[in-house]
Amino acid sequence: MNKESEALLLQGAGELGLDLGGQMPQFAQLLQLLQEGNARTNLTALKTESDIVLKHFVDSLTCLRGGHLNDEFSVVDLGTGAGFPTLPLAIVRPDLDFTPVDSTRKKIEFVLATAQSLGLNNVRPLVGRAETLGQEPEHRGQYDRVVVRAVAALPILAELALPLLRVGGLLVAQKGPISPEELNAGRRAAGEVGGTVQEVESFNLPMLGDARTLVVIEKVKATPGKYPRRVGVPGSQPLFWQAR
Ligand SMILES: C[S@@+](CC[C@H](N)C(=O)[O-])C[C@H]1O[C@@H](n2cnc3c(N)ncnc32)[C@H](O)[C@@H]1O
Repeated sequence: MNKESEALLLQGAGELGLDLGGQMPQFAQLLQLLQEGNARTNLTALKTESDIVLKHFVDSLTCLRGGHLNDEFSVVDLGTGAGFPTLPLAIVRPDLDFTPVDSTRKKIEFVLATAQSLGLNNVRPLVGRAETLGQEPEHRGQYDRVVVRAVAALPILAELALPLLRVGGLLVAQKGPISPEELNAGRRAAGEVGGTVQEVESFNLPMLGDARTLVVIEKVKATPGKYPRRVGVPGSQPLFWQAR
């Protein structure tokens, strides 16, 4: 990692109240592995060091805002892609136990290999669809937290994530700006699958200033057995929302 990117990462994390001093070698290695992985197969659209540092690393760390992950929680990262937000979070929070999930095997193989190279033994990647896992006793109702970044509209996320949570668990959805219509549909969808919107926090990404929203949904009762619906349906016929 060049000096400029290192400074960006330290400053961005610092604005989130995190001191990454001791973890910089792991972030440097993550950057290198991501760039090497990108050269072999298209893992992420972000290519420059500063983009990766700010839009993947610092952006992922913003999931820690609000303290919703402040305990030894089991955390599913739904639609982790190349490992975001899991990998940056797992570096700074070895006490959290991560299950990054993605339907694309190639991406999960990258996340697994990268977690092993970084010595992260708190990351257990899983190939699968949220719709399927959410109906399996091994995963349904088993997790304390679901984090999600850049996967789908809020009503779809509610249907995919809430079944995986135990009652009392939280979905922490990191999104860009959210329209009142999406939020309203998300509230209704959350209610349908056993949840309630607990918090909506708007903020700006450190350094870049891009608008972000952290939506926190608490699971307050068991999800009805018909949810999640079969593979593809939550996305094609979202609850209280028009697919687009
Ligand atoms: C736009 S990418 C975001 C990746 C990552 N969270 C990030 O922020 O960089 C969305 C990912 O979600 C995965 N995905 C979408 N729907 C899914 C589902 N129902 N179950 C599991 N993975 C899903 C896709 O395969 C894709 O890798």
